[in-house]
Amino acid sequence: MTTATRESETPEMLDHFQANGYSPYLFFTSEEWAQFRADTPLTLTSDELKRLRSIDDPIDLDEVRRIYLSLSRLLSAHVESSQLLFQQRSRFLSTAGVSKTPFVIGIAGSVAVGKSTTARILKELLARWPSSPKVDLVTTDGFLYSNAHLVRHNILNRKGFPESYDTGALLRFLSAIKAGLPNVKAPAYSHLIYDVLPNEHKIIDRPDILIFEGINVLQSRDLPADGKIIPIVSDFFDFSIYIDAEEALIHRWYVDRFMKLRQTAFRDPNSYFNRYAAISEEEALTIAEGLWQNTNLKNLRENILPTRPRADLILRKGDNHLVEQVALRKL
Ligand SMILES: Nc1ncnc2c1ncn2[C@@H]1O[C@H](COP(=O)(O)OP(=O)(O)O)[C@@H](O)[C@H]1O
Ligand SMILES: CC(C)(COP(=O)(O)O)[C@@H](O)C(=O)NCCC(=O)O
Repeated sequence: MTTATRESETPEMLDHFQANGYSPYLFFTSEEWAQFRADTPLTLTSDELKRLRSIDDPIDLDEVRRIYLSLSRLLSAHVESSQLLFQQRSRFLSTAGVSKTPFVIGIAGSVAVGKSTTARILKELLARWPSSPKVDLVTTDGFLYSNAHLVRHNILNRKGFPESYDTGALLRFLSAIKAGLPNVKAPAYSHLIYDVLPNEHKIIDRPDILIFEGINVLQSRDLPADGKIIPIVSDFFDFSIYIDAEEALIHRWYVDRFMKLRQTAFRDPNSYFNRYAAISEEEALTIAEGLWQNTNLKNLRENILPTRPRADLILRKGDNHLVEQVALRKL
């Protein structure tokens, strides 16, 4: 039987809460967390995992077993409870014909922290639970304004900051999903061309679970002067996850990935970053450092990390992208 780690043993995660002298989270080491998988079988193969992980993420099947099986078991318990609640409410309200709405999971965290890998692995694992055969994944980059718009407003260097997203479109999308509408369109983004794809979209047709991933998914907005209450993205979430790591590690992962992409994606003549494939290593490092310091780190400090205390679950990664600590909000 595992017990939650004592708060005094987890100083780095507690900095937000110590001021109040209490924490709304239970903390677990990865070993403690791993035991919650119980008898959940590992059905993912190493070939499937290779397909799911991002270029810079060394995740292996041991990590899936240690961290993601327990997580998928916990999430599927939440999904089943919400389906049961839906049935009970339908009986209570005599609304038998109303179809259930998707269970929405938000995944937040810095650029380069590994959100995409986590989201894709969870999608695969959750789809193997009988209660949720249909799982869809949408990333918030599709809701970025086009580069043309960002240039026109002189904010191309603010890509990823709150003002670079069409928040209205994002909220309309989630409202439609949560209203249980069929065939909702999610806009698309290409990291290759570094821009939205205006003529492409993904159709989301009443999945059991929608995973919604992006740096901004736990953000709120300033209240408008007229005092009108506007919904925020996380109002539509049934569960939220924040992927966390020390700033210095994410910095290294960002720069290492940039240097790796130079050998791969940037070589494609269609890549927005194609010019960085040809420059010297030293020059490329300077560019990567600049993008990190002036855009992504700034955004992490100002807009992303402050949302961490809103998450239901925090996965804290250490060196090599391995999760070292898990914090789960007390119900
Ligand atoms: N310039 C790029 N060219 C091609 N792929 C990229 C580029 N930048 C990021 N990616 C890929 O896009 C995905 C999302 O990256 P990012 O938004 O930094 O989030 P995270 O690393 O948390 O998943 C990752 O799979 C990453 O490898
Ligand atoms: C597109 C991103 C903002 C990530 O967006 P997300 O999918 O989290 O909504 C990020 O990958 C990005 O392009 N940042 C701008 C600076 C840079 O080129 O790294």
